[in-house]
Amino acid sequence: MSDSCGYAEARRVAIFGGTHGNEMSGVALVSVWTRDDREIRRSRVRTEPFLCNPRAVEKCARYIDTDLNRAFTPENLSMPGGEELPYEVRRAKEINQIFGPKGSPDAYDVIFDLHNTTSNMGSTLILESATDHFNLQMVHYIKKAMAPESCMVLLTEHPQLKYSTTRSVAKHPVGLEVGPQPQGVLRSNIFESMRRIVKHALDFIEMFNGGVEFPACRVEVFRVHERVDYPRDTNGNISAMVHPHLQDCDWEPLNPGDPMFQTFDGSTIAYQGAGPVYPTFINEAAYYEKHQAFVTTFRETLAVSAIRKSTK
Ligand SMILES: CC(=O)N[C@@H](CC(=O)O)C(=O)O
Ligand SMILES: [Zn+2]
Repeated sequence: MSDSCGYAEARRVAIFGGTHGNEMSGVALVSVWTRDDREIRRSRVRTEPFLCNPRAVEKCARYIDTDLNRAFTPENLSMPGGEELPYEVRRAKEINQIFGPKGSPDAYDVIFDLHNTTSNMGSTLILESATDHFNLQMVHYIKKAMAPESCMVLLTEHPQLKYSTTRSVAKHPVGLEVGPQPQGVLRSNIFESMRRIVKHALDFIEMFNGGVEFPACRVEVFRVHERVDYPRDTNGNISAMVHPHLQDCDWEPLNPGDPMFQTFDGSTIAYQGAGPVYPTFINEAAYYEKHQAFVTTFRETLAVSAIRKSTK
């Protein structure tokens, strides 16, 4: 059999929590694993828990000066350092030094970045590339291991909408987004789902490093299509809310003519696209400042190559 892709062993892995200081599952898990790492230890992998934005965690805020999960741009990372830089830009440069440099052979193999959402997305894995077959095989493994609980895959690869994440310093970046959970709140069910995903992910890497070959497969993903803002008045203030028929319906098809927003005087604004889309991040609290009510996606099935450990 040919057609299988070789990937280097993934020996250096990091688990990031507190990239956003008010998303509590990742903050709590990193703190648990920093005190006792037996649960995340595997014989063929070195896994480091890491708190990304300790000042934001202390304030229980998303960020201090600017969103850390947008800060890993080439411009920021190559900027000469200095006290006058926004806190998160300084922090991005530090994280890039420890776990990167981004895009270099020295970068960590895999970074899991733990996030929570106020949206009803359930467990979601976020990938940034449709051609990283190592990551696609890993999410296929995790989805099977999590069943019957669902685990969706959001693909953020997009010419305009992709953003420069904290995890992007790794060769294989993986976002975990679990909700619904309010900001600043811990919910045990959300915490446990996140913990299970990390466990399965580390088991996959351990097996891969041990020489297990993973056969070709197919994986369902939701590819980011568009950001949709709230309707606004002439002063730029929000003039409508997510419609009750759309609220909490992440990953369900939104068809042309379906209700999308409800104005303060009770009228309905319908979706007017050409065909069905799959909205997600519906009414995410952190996205009001980003002028985003939800993101639309298209559902696709990706063909994933067989993978095996490359022998160099
Ligand atoms: C709610 C939230 O923070 N979501 C993350 C998604 C991601 O990590 O790609 C963000 O916007 O940075
Ligand atoms: Zn987040």
